[in-house]
This record gives sequence, C-alpha cells and structure tokens, in this order.
Amino acid sequence: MKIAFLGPEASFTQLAAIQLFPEDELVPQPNILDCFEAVSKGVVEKAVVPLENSIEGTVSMTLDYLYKTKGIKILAEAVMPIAHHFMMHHDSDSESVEKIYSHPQALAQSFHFLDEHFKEVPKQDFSSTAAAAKYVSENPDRNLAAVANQFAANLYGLRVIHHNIHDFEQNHTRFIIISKASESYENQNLKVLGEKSGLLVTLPEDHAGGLHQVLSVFAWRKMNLSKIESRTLKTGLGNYFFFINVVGEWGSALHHNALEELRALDAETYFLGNYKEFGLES
Ligand SMILES: O=C(O)C(=O)C[C@]1(C(=O)O)C=C[C@@H](O)C=C1
Repeated sequence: MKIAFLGPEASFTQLAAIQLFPEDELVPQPNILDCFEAVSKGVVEKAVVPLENSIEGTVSMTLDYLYKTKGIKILAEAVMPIAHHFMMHHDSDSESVEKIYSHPQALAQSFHFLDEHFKEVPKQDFSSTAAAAKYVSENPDRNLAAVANQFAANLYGLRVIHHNIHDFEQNHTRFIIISKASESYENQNLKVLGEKSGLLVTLPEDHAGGLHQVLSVFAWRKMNLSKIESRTLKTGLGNYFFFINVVGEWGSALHHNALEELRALDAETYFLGNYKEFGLES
C-alpha cells in the first residue's frame, strides 16, 4: 500500500508515518495540499499529515483541506513528542548565522529561543523542517541554519549546535491518517490513548445563539467535546466552519439523532470518522 506524507525524508511526519505504516511504501510529498491531492486522486491509498501541536496549535492548512477535499475521512490520530534542534553545516561559522530556515510550526515552537539568541537573524519559512535541513546541507558555502530533528541532522550531515530549543518541554504534535475510504485503522504495536469522532460544522447564517444551538445538541445528550476550532471559510470576514471532536465510540441512536438535529438546525455537517488515537515515540 502507498502512503503519502509531508516530506522529504526525516520530516517529523515521516517519523510518524514509519511507526503507523512500518510495512508500507511511504511516498514523500512537498506540501500538505499534495498529500490531500494524492489521496483524492487515488495516487496513494492514505496519507499522514500534521493536525495540531501542543505549543503552536492547529496546522491551519490541514484543517482547510479537510474541509475542502470532498469525501475525505480520518482513520486515526497519532500523538508524537517533538524535539527541535538548531543545526548548521559542519564547515559553517555558528557565530555569524546568515539565515534560519524551518517549517513555520517549528519556528513558532522555538520562537523564544530564536528571539533570545538570534534576534537579528532573518527567519524563513520552509515547507518542512527536513526540507530546511536538506537546503542547508546543499549550501555549505553559506552560514545557514535549520531547525529540525536529530534524524534530519544525521541524514543531511549537519552539526547540531543547540539541542532541544523548543520553548516548552511538553511539545507534542497530533498527526492524522486520511483516506477516501472510511475503513478502520488498527495497530497492535501502538498504545491506544482514546477514541473520538471528527465533525465539520458550518452554521447557516450569522444569528444570535447560533453556535450555542449547535453546542447544545451535544450538551443535552451528554456528549463530551475535546476540541472545537473555528476556521475562516474564506468567503468574507466573520464566516467560519467548525472542527469538532466528540469523545468516545460513535454509533448509537443518540449520535445519529445528534447529526439529524444539527441538520434540522440547517448546520451543514460532515462526519469525518470515528477513530482511535495512538501514542507514538519520538
Ligand atoms: O516540518 C516537519 O518536519 C513536519 O513534519 C511538519 C510539522 C508540523 O506541521 O507541525 C510536524 C511536526 C512539528 O510540529 C513541526 C512541523
């Protein structure tokens, strides 16, 4: 089976994908949109993409394409500890760094460290931490640095100058497996942390109490929510859709009726799936 992931090799997403699909062919993609498109066009069966980080929050591109990609399902979630290191080419002068490259999530997760030690040095977003490390390794004549993981440092032959530069010790990223088919994902080798469902809800029109009505559908049924995130619909300021996680197994009449009630409220509702959350190693 072919599994797309946000590449190149040694990205955090690859580290997650290897643990989730140890037997399968992993196909690197240059960005998150390409992961969704590879699934949607049937080039791969599934993809692993980042959804949320405990320091920096939601990966907005993933949320956008969950909404935009017709018929996409979530099969599982996996949480992995994240450690960022500051690395340069072996021949580079670490006293005069010209530019620092990384994925915007990694730059944000290490913001205070970089601000304290490299305030004047320009920071540039890259498509992934691994792509940044690769770029630095390919430009040994310049004093460039990347924020990436230890595997990227090893693979691209870079020297780690500062270890563990993420601003908070507790740093975890949540990845999801996406697919067009709503099958279940099981893995006996990984620890199951929980079970949940994902929903995308769009309110009909802006009116007083609209969100309250939607939330009350879950509240009076005692359905526990672990996440609610609003994201712009890109149709004008103030227009949002909501990504909602409902804790536990899904499938009773109670759940079915909740969806019916949401639709009766004219809240456009898309069920992303009922899936397990797994724990990964760094
Ligand atoms: O850049 C990478 O290596 C990724 O896999 C992406 C990503 C993300 O988008 O959150 C994954 C984990 C870390 O939080 C930092 C970056």
